[in-house]
Amino acid sequence: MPSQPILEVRDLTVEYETGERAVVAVDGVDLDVHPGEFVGVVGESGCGKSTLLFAIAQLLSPPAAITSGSVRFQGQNLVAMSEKKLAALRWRDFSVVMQSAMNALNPVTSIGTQFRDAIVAHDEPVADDRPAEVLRLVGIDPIHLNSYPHQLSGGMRQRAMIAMALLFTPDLIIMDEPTSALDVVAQRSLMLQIKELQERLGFAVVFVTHDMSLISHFSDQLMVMYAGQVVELGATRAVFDDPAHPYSKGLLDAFPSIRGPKLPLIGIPGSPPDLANPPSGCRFHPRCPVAFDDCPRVEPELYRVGPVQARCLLHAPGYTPAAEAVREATS
Ligand SMILES: Nc1ncnc2c1ncn2[C@@H]1O[C@H](COP(=O)(O)OP(=O)(O)OP(=O)(O)O)[C@@H](O)[C@H]1O
Repeated sequence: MPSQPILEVRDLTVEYETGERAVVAVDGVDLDVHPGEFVGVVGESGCGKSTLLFAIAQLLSPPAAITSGSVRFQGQNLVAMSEKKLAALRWRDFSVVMQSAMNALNPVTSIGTQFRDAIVAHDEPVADDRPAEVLRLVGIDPIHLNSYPHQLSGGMRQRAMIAMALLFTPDLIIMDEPTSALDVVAQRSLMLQIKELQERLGFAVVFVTHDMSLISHFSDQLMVMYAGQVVELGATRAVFDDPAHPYSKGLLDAFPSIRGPKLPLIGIPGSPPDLANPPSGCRFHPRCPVAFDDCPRVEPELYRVGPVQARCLLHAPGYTPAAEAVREATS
């Protein structure tokens, strides 16, 4: 994309201080998000996806803290910013939609009051009918401005949260599994709606999910995380067509393809490591079906592999014989 990124994450590291050993939940993450781009972040539970989103939005609370790196949003480093300045940017320029709207919405206040409170808190000139307008945008009758969260279905509550995130027409919306509490049909319809709004209003999205099949249809760029690190990053189509990292391949093989032939699903044996004590070398090596001698010893970097980047020694300069041996053994 030729435009300047609106979000530039550089070498971002987040640690949970847990007594004996710090848990490095996000380890040196780099990411660029361009205006209007949809970036999917995937990986198994505990890989650091939510921690990364909270760190980008500067919403971490102890024991978690950013220990290095920067998050530049529209050119300003959010990591160094005062809470007052951040509060002014949040909702207006970027907004956040978290997993459960039931926890994010105030249960004892009507939806309309919550929208008005957000407007008052930002001291922004917003048209009186903006709350009704954003509810309509997400397919909710504005009559529900008078409703309390418990009077809405799960899907409507998530939509109401998205409407609230759109109040000031932000340039970026950060979403942490906004559809995960919904049934499959509601999930799909909400995703279609998010995508349609994104294309119409032009905001960028960073979207965390476990669901590879959901993300395959909606994201432009895909970031695969494992054990706190980015293991693959590139255009979603390129990653789906030819995953460069064995973990990405494992994730793809673990989900049914919606359009492709019906093949038996293969999971990834084992589970992600304890981040207080990650494996040496490549963190995926204990579970990797194509690990070779150097994998437990050498920490891979992100290497360019055609249109994507992957953190796997098979793509490191100087490892051609090992890569060929693996290809022969697995072909
Ligand atoms: N309060 C905490 N104290 C200590 N460590 C924590 C805490 N919360 C999270 N962690 C660590 O951070 C890691 C990443 O957690 P995070 O919730 O970001 O993962 P995730 O990929 O978003 O998982 P999920 O998909 O289940 O939400 C966890 O594996 C855990 O080791």
